[in-house]
Amino acid sequence: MIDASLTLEYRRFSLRLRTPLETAHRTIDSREGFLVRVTSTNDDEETTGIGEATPLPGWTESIDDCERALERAVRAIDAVDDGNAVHAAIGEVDETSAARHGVSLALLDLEARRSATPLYRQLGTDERVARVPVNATVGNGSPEEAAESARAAVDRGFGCCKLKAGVRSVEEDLERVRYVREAVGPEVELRVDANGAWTYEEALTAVETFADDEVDVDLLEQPLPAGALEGHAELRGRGVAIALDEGLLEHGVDAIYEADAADAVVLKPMGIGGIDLAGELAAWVRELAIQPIVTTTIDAVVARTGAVHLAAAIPDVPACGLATADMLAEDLGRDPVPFERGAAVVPQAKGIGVDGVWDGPWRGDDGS
Ligand SMILES: O=C(O)CCC(=O)c1ccccc1C(=O)O
Ligand SMILES: [Mg+2]
Repeated sequence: MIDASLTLEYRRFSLRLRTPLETAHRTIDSREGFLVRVTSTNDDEETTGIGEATPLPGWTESIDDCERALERAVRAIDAVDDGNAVHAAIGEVDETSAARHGVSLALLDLEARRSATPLYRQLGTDERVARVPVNATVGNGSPEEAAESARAAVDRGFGCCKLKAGVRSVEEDLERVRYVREAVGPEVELRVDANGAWTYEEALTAVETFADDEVDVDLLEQPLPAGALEGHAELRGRGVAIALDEGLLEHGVDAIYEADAADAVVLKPMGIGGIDLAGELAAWVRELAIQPIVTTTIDAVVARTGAVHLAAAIPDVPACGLATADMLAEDLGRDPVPFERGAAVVPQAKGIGVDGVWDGPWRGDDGS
């Protein structure tokens, strides 16, 4: 376990998106967050672990609340001089999911590095996992833009595309999906994420269209607002799987299961409070025959790679929303995760497998 001399530090960063991601709630055009580092000294041997806290209001606390929580965790670790330091630090970030994500990931990375194990194995998988299936993410552009972007993704090897929806009218969204199906052909799996934008009537029309063989959408994510459980339950069983994202954070697994409201749930480690907690949720929903899908919140390289490890630790994981690196115009360091034929290649180095990010330089790809 972790020893007495543990220190925690954090550093703020800000990264621009290449193109803003419009969602029905808001437009994401940059990502501000904190890199988190834990250092443990044991018989003069120093080991570090790295984590990332990148809040996204709507899914997590605000950036200010995140920073305050991290500051409390730093002070708690300094004040405790025995084996309870980890417990004390986690206690300070328990109510702030992004801060907890950052601290817990740094601690997990530290432990995995010390046992010379890739992080996903530290999460409880015995087997070597080489790759995890992923979806491409297609933004809320026009029908032509959506078709173009989906086609480009398929040309790069993606076998599953998730289209964002809910910014335009439902009629236009259905048109976009038809365009995309035509552009990618019948083999590609399509998903649609409306981010809670639709009324029940609109969602029902969408489901009926998506169930049509010509359109063939596999999965519809959060068609109705987060509060609606009964409505989502009513939309199930009509030929399109229903996934809850915002609804999971609002209601939790038990209420979703009792209401029979989802075929799948979206696990965003940043919103859940860490890949450890997200992994527990994944195991639990699998017991209930609900599929866990892991996605990022458009995070920087540390959190994104942590999410890849989480997905690798889930048996038979369906395609996950992990291919979001290209949405950023700049990043904190070298990305250790290549994508090949619609899958993320899982890092096999010890820990998360992200090196050299703490000291920067944190540069944009345009040299800024
Ligand atoms: O799942 C994906 O393909 C990418 C992640 C994504 O869509 C997303 C990213 C940031 C905030 C919210 C969401 C979402 O799933 O609603
Ligand atoms: Mg979603």
